[in-house]
Amino acid sequence: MSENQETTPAGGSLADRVTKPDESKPTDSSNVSAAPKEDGASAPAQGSADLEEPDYTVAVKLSDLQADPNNPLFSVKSFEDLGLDARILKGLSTMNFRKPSKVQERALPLLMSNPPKNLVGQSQSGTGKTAAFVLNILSRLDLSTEQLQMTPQALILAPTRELARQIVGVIQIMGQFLEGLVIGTAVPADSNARPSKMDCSVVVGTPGTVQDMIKKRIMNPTGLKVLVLDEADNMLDQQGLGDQCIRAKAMIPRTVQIVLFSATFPAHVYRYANKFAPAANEITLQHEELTVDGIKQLYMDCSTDEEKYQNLVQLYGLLTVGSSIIFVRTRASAVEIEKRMVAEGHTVASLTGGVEGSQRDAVIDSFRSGDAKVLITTNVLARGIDVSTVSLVVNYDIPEEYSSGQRTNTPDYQTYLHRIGRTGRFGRIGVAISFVSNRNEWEMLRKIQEHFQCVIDRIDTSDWDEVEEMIKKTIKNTRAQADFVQSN
Ligand SMILES: Nc1ncnc2c1ncn2[C@@H]1O[C@H](COP(=O)(O)OP(=O)(O)OP(=O)(O)O)[C@@H](O)[C@H]1O
Repeated sequence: MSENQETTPAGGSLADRVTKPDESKPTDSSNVSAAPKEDGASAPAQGSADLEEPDYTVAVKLSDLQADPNNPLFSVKSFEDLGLDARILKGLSTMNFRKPSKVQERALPLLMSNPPKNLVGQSQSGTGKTAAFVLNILSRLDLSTEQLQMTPQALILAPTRELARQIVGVIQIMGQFLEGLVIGTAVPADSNARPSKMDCSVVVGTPGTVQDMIKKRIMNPTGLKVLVLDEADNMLDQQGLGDQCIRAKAMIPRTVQIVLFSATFPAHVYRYANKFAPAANEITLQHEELTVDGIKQLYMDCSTDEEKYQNLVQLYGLLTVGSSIIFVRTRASAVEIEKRMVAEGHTVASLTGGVEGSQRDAVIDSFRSGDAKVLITTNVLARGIDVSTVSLVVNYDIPEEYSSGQRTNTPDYQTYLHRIGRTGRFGRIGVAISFVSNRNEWEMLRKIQEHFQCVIDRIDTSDWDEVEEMIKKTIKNTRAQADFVQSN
């Protein structure tokens, strides 16, 4: 089983209800580990103005980016032009979403037209795909009676519990002025917890749990109108997850609108995606458009595994300038690095698929809130996670393809892109550093550069003060963004 598959038994759930327009918090928070705070899984978010720089600089910068036709954040239209309900527009305005991004501007008319058509949508990491599918769902919900409010009309499937919970957070905020909106989270429960019934209008969950809930009649699928697969290439490509998605789809009405979104659609999955979502409208990216300009990609030579660790410790001061995610290959090494760093007096946390759900929830929540600033993890968090303060991503191990459980020395290009995409979100600047400690890793890094036609610069570690200054400058220098965007 790969790291980003479900590892705990299916069955947990929680439903949050948006009852009154002025209630921004869920009324049933029994299973919600923290009140919404910031970023995706959370509340009255600052949208993209929640950057570290002063507000006015950010607003100018974002509007500059949104006015550049070559930028993925560009749009000519406003949210009002897209024909959204006034209550939804009000939700967007509390999130400080001023203009749609390119994918939102293009996808929403296709998604919202009637009769509903399927969509396969691709756009770079951090460009607002979540809002695109959530706005379509909110626009299609009929909340006119109590019964409609309590029967699922839309189902969103995501590969991990963290991403599912994050999407719930986005719907809560975006839909906060829709009276009667109830959102259910269908993620694996802790072993001693009992699942509650999915009496809600939107269900967000992981495929295995949702399938299980339908089978056990905890969730009624007969009223579903929209099915979304977020990180669709990953969902359809993976053994296990793919089968679960197919089975879940077989259990719901054939008439549903099927919506697939991801930043990546490798050719073989793309062909399959078209079968899963027949006759779909398509929004795709050219190969050379995949990388995000605001993410500065670097690498560090390390002569041994031990030197990787020492370099990470050296970087610690920088890791805590903003928040950072360190990606490692296995659960065991995540835990080991965490233990070692903590023993040496550093404050770090780890999150892997190997621990129970509630513990995972507590870790990701403290990372979102900024209580934990350095998170060591596996591919389980490579996709979708949106924490705007992440300014540094470290590939402690280069992501690698597996075949029959064996390493192949072939880079996992998609995962590389998704991992580095945890930073540099919606116009922000970020830095991604890959550690290279042997010939295989060096070769994989070379292939990654070739594949994405990008330059990954070497960091000279002979002078750590200089390393620090250079990285800090990249992260903090507000001019860097404009320069970098222009030079690319
Ligand atoms: N129109 C907008 N204006 C301002 N901020 C926005 C807008 N749309 C989305 N955002 C913000 O941009 C960030 C990234 O959005 P989102 O998580 O949906 O990206 P994504 O395209 O799904 O990325 P990934 O491929 O990594 O999953 C979020 O913090 C979101 O709140």
